[in-house]
Amino acid sequence: MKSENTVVGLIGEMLNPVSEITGPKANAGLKLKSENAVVGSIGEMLNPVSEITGPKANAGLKLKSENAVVGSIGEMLNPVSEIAGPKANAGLKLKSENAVIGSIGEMLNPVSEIAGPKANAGQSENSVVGSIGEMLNPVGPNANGDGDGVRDLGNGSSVVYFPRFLSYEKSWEYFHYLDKHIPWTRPTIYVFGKPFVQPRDVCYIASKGLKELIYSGHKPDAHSWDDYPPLKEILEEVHKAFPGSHFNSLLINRYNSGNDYVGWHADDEKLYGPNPEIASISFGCERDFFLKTKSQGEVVREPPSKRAKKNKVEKHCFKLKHGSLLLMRGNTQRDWLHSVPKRAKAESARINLTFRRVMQMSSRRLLL
Ligand SMILES: O=C(O)CCC(=O)C(=O)O
Ligand SMILES: [Fe+2]
Repeated sequence: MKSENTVVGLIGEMLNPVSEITGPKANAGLKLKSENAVVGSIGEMLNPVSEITGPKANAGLKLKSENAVVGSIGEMLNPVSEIAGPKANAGLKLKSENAVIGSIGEMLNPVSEIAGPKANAGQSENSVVGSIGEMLNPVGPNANGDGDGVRDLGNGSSVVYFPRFLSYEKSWEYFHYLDKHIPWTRPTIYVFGKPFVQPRDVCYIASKGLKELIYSGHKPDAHSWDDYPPLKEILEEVHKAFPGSHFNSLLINRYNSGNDYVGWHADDEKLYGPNPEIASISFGCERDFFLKTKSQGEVVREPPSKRAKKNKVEKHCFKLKHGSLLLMRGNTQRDWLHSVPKRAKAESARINLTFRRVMQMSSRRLLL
């Protein structure tokens, strides 16, 4: 998180001192300005989806922003037992796991350097990973018809989501291990020169020799993968799922309760290169993960015709399940912000792993 995006996220965090987001009232209409553009309304930042107050009993409730209906929670929560799209695969039935296996690559229609989850993702010998049938079962996030496992956000941005990437039991093992063994810190960062305690516990793991990560005046200590074998195991599963991926660093978050959160931000630090792919695994308490388009002034490097539509803020919601994997790819960090807002009803802890790739620079080009 950094620069104007960091500012957006961190202001959101700073302005979020209450225990739950309850509605847009108090701050509606108050605008935050960045150098070039209105970044968004504080009301909006504080209330990404103000109608939603908890994970349950939302059947049929529509997610509305001022500008768009995002989708129905009822739809999103309803598992669909058959692969329904993309069109190329219409008619393909889930006869067996093998039938599914053959088609995953096509269905996920990979973009950028990371191919979609590969054919045998989920077939780990140690059965850490859930079944392909389960992984492809489009629970929730795929209900907007973008295809199984993939939500196309447009303009080269997309999100891949597998609700059951890791098995339920193994995920609890990981949760307890990480909860106990990770050297958690709650660092003070600086926003406009003012100290601000991050509203969640964090830890940074990185391969040796990488460029240091610095965000908001904070340089986290880089811990070694070697000290946390389960993290290496999970990393391996992620690499197997996305052939061609080379994640070499990891930011871990622990949200101890619904009071802990991450505000709107993009993980677009230069050290991740122009189109960072970020793989996020969740353990423990389910939390809402929101994406919204950056406002126009924040979207750069492309002619207006290709940018997200002017003044139209689009939003998406994923309910990140225990053992799930969500991958953001393409232009997602450039064009979208994401957040995990406070939730009064989230009573237990959640641990989240975000795998990233720090690009190694040579004098002439990015080393791949
Ligand atoms: O907890 C999550 O799901 C998101 C965390 C995140 O966005 C981050 O660490 O950059
Ligand atoms: Fe992030």
